[in-house]
Amino acid sequence: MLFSFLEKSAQLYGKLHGEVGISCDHKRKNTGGAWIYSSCGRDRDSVYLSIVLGAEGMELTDVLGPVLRGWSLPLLIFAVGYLMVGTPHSDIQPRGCSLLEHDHFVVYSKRVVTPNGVYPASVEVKEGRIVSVIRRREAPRSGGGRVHVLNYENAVVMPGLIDVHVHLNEPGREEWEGFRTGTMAAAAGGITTVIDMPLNSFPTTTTKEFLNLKREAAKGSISVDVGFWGGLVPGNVANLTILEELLNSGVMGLKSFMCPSGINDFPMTTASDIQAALPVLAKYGRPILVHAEVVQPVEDTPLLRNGVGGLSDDAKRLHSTYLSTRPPSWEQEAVRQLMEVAKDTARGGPAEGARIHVVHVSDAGGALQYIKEAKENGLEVSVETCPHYLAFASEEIPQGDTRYKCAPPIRNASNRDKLWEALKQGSIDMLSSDHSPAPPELKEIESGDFLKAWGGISSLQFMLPVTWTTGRSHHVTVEQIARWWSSSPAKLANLDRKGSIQFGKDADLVIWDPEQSYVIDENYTIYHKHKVTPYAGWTLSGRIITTFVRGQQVYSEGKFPERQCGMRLSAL
Ligand SMILES: NC(=O)NC(NC(N)=O)C(=O)[O-]
Ligand SMILES: [Zn+2]
Ligand SMILES: [Zn+2]
Repeated sequence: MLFSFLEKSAQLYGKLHGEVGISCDHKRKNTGGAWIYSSCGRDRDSVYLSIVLGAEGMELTDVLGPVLRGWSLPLLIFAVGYLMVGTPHSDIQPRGCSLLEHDHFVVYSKRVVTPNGVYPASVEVKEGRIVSVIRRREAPRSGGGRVHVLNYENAVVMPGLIDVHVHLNEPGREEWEGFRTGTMAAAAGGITTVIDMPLNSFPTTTTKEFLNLKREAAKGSISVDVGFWGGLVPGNVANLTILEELLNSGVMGLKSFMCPSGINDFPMTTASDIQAALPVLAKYGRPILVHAEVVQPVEDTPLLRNGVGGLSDDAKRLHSTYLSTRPPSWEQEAVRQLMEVAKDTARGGPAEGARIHVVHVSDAGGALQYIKEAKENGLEVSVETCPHYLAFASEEIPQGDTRYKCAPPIRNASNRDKLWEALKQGSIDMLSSDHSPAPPELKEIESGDFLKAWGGISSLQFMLPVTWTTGRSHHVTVEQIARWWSSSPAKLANLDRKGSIQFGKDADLVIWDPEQSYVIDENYTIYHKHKVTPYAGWTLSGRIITTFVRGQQVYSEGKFPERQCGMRLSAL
């Protein structure tokens, strides 16, 4: 108990003083009724709660007397606070939830990615939280009553990825994906939090009751933490009470489509529907995510002239035929309308406190330009793109290969390069998977018909290695990856406890080896429900070694714990 409060006090002191964290190494020696406690401290620059001597039955003030270097007052305050609210803990994880039995341990590596840079450090984890991050050239020693140390040497230790755009499709379309398989794939890919989209489950998450069905379906079957976006549809825009109930039930924000979604019970909304919902979102401080495409006249093409019936089978098997049905002008017009509406989010505007987030941007031209200008004008807007827009080019998509079909479509190589530039310059804020799988029959794998196939790419498990593999030729760093995949998404979803390796945050970590490569072939285990993915056959760099969610080791070298103990997150 005394150990714990001294330690907590030291850590809180560190936090207040902007330290990366303070570690405490327990050394308790019982010498016939007397005891010795040492030492909380930081490497190198000397802040140490050095040695406290005591005897059984000693008063608190006697104990704090010998504390060195001006720590006494803050320590006393925090110690008293701790004694009032703190609880003793054991060093054992809840059974079956983790591959590691300890719940107090240190992760060490030469490459820890923190908000202050990448450096050799030990990250101390206790009861699911990061309690210290200490720069040190060598790993601390383990054993002999000391805290358990996991030394990952040269591997990269990074905050777990937060994927804000995942269609898990349960309940109702479990045959497409599911909480169990989807979150196993996430854990195996170093993703520690996913936010589930309100479609393509059945029912879609558009009311409080439907959210409860989702939460029930996820119970006990998620390997990582899962939050939920609610759906904004004309039905709940027309009845703001339903919308408020949904927000009051803990959805992280809302999602809507400005074009048909492909799912009947998720009808599209207009820019004015979105505008009507913004003040409600502002009240709750939550974002609206928008699939920004509006149906626009397309150029004169054989498809337009003759209809689908007039096309040859070969033409239907061309990605270029599909591409011509969804030109960049669809994205541009939608974003233009949205950025008009986003003016309400300005300071003093009717929706100050809300945020408009454009999902999966594909057009690197006009659509991004509108978003850039809106940001320059101080509006609360952000945008994501997905690795498939950065990895593939439309002209390279093989005939009949509908695994690449998604909306908006993958565009040409020059557009892809511009997306990379925008991401690196910061005009694109973050990445997401838009994992939207469907059974092979719906993907029309046999016929290869791009016009009939389901639009959606299956890729959740590969997000980190794909970003790294494709990013290398663009000189991407692990710090950029941590920003695009962890800290920016955490901000979007208001996940204050997640998204970085820092004192007090959830111990959500991915440990991976950027130098190792492997092939996605039949020997490689894919945990998605369906193995159909455009990354099949790729050689990927970056092997995920292990993943921790709130200090629980949920994946290690192909193994998972007996139980799936991910938490269902709530915005409340
Ligand atoms: N209903 C969907 O899952 N649609 C998804 N489909 C894609 N991206 O092709 C999406 O996010 O728009
Ligand atoms: Zn979409
Ligand atoms: Zn989607």
